[in-house]
Amino acid sequence: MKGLTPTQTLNGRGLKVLVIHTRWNLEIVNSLTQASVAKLTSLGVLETDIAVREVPGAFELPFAAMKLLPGYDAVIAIGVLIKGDTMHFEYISDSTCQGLMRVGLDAGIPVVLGVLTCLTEEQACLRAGIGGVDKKSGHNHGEDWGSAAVEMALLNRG
Ligand SMILES: O=c1[nH]c(NC[C@H](O)[C@H](O)[C@H](O)CO)c([N+](=O)[O-])c(=O)[nH]1
Repeated sequence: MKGLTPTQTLNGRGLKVLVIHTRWNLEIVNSLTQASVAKLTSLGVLETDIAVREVPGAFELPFAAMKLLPGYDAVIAIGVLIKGDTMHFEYISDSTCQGLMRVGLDAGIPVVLGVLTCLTEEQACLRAGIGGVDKKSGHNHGEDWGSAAVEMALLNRG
């Protein structure tokens, strides 16, 4: 039931999309980013209209989105948070999600939440299409984020 397929045909040609990803948990982040970019191009967004930038960690995503989004029709902010032994995970997760929502609403530009907040590395791998311990590949959520970016950019254009 997850990642519901859009009802309308999405044509992303002419849209400019910014993808910002973190360097924390980079193997997982790279898989998510690649899937997002592949989905964007499959929906007609030209490769020359897709910009990919990186930041240290998830907490930096809102600031980077705010500074870099002018001129783009949508932003996809990608990061992977994995619960450790402290409360750090909880505070970063909530502040990053709240921050990204605020950036999008303040700017009037759709900011797609591409931040996995996982309790284990395996949960994150499965959601990035990377085989878990039993080699189930799972569904790469990056695909959903690419589709959401095109859909919301078109909605924003009216
Ligand atoms: O993107 C992440 N950043 C993380 N921390 C760094 C944080 O996002 C900032 O980059 C850092 O606090 C500097 O502002 C993580 N953990 O701490 O576990 C994590 O799992 N993922």
